[in-house]
Amino acid sequence: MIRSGDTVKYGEHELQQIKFFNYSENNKKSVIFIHGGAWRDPNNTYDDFQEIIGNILSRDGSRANLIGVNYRLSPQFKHPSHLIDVVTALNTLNVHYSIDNIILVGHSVGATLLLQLLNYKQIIDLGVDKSDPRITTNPPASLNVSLKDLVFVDGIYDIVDLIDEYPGYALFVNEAFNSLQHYKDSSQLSSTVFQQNPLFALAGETPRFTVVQSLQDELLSARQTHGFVKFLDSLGIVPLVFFGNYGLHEQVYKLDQLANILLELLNSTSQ
Ligand SMILES: N[C@@H](CC(=O)c1ccccc1NC=O)C(=O)O
Repeated sequence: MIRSGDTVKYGEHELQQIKFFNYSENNKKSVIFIHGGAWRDPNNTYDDFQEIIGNILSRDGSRANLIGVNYRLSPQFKHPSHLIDVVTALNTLNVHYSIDNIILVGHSVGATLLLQLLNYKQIIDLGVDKSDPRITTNPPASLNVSLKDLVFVDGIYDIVDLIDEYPGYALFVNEAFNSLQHYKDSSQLSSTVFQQNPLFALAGETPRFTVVQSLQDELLSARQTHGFVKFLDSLGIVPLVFFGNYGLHEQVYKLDQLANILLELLNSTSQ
């Protein structure tokens, strides 16, 4: 029996862990948070969302499950290990805890992982380097959750363009990926594989897209988000877009403005 505050493991590694900040089997909706940290920073964990979760709970958000997911980090583990972990965690939540009707929130590379989720099979298959023992080669069978809402917060969506804007970021990109081709093929925005028909491969109806970008983010300008919105537009997807003074890169996921957006989504999703 899961109680609020409990953590469960979805794999052998210590970071393959899920935290139930708030949980009741009567809750119909779930908000699941995926942290950032450039695929490598151990200071970024599901506890990044402690503040915003407290905020949501203090404003009648307790009717929703509020869950955080940790995942294995680079350089020990390379792409697509992070994505395999997120898919495995979501499947664990669905199969063992009947979690469905999900609002998924990703910050920074957590937003990268949300986008990759939409074509996770192809991206895992393209990314698995059979010769690299650090990459687990047992990709999950299928992603059997219904994603109602995807909330992208100050995300990275096109790593090729990121390096063009911030050459110094190659330092952490090269810890998570083996080559240019490896990170080129990790995103629908930069891979030629998806150019033809980057249709999202998830079963069921297309989730609602919400894209948030702080104009005070000192690590990522709005260029990534503009490119992402343009890409969605090219697919006929019109996201809810929020540009505003939402604080620095490591503040945006703590602030009231994001809590307000999530509460709006919670109150508007169908049962
Ligand atoms: N604290 C991270 C840096 C980081 O998280 C980051 C830096 C620039 C742009 C995006 C970042 N994070 C994305 O998840 C590190 O030390 O690698």
